[in-house]
Amino acid sequence: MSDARQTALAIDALRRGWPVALTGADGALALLPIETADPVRLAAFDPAGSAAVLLSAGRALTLKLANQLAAAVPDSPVLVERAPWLDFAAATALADPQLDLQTPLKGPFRAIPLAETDAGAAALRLARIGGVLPAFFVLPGGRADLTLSVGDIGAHEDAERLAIATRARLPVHGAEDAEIVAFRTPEMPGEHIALLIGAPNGRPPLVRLHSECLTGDVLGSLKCDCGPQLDAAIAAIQASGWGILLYLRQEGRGIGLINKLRAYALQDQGFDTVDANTRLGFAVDSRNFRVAARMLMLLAQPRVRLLTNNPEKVAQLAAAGIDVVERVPHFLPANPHNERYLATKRDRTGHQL
Ligand SMILES: Nc1nc2c(ncn2[C@@H]2O[C@H](COP(=O)(O)OP(=O)(O)OP(=O)(O)O)[C@@H](O)[C@H]2O)c(=O)[nH]1
Ligand SMILES: [Zn+2]
Repeated sequence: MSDARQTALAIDALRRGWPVALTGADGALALLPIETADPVRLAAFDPAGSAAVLLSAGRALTLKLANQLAAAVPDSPVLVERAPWLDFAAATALADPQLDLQTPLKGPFRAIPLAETDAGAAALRLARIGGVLPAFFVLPGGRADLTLSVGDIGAHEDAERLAIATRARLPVHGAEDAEIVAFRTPEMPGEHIALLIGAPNGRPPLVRLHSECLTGDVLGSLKCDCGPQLDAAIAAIQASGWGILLYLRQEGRGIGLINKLRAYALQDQGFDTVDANTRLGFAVDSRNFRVAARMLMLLAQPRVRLLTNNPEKVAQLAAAGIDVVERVPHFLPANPHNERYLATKRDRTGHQL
């Protein structure tokens, strides 16, 4: 039986720098998150000084530890052997790529085989959900005050547990005849929103899946195209007669605000949006659009016209049982600050611009 509550407790622990133990199909690991821990906690967690460091393959590639890796999938787990010089400060430098260009790394470091791959992969996933850097001190065996299983994390992210919580009329700029519908699961803190615009007219609705972008949606950031895309989506849906804007709480393509801002700091150093995610140790895109499919099903709209340049959204909705009868391009003009970002989306993440 998986217990989604354990994952909420584990996320809380990670953010406070407390250890957790994670059990997977091939063994258990005790984990201390490097970003939020400190040397005193490390000494308590690992009195013998034997804990290895768990990183993602993407981060290990950046650190030139890739030679020992079988799989170079960016978000797969890699273990770095404990060496006398791998103290808390050195581990922080392994965890956080923002200092790579300023601080020469100590070393040498060596990647070693990880027996508990299931728990290791789940640990990286847990870090992403919790919004912390995907890097841990690890001990085999899984002893800690708080324990959870890999299945608990799946239950925490289960889109099928999403339900409508409430709905109300909400006139918005550009669409006065609109209704807001709020969704939530018992587990995930972010509430997803649907904005229903206009009245059903027998045709499949024009639907936009908008992933949360605090910097673009609220602050008017020019680094991306999210703000203008949001406004233009509402205008396009209004003009089409009827449709639905899904506002999905997938900040930073699913890595959260803080990690997205770390990716921005790496972009300030010259890396593009794809390489910045990889250097941080995350997949290029961690979003899962099953949640959007579930929302459309709850709204009784299994056939849609989809406003997007991203073929992955079409594919994932289709895989989740939504009939995407048409893809409608959603391209906004570039500005000098987001030109490179848009070019990277076109050239490296398959956006059809
Ligand atoms: N990690 C990361 N996330 C970003 C970055 N810039 C924007 N985002 C996030 O990316 C999401 C928007 O995704 P986009 O790739 O711009 O567009 P899309 O939704 O995939 O595709 P379209 O439907 O064609 O617009 C939002 O969650 C933003 O917060 C970045 O540099 N790094
Ligand atoms: Zn944005």
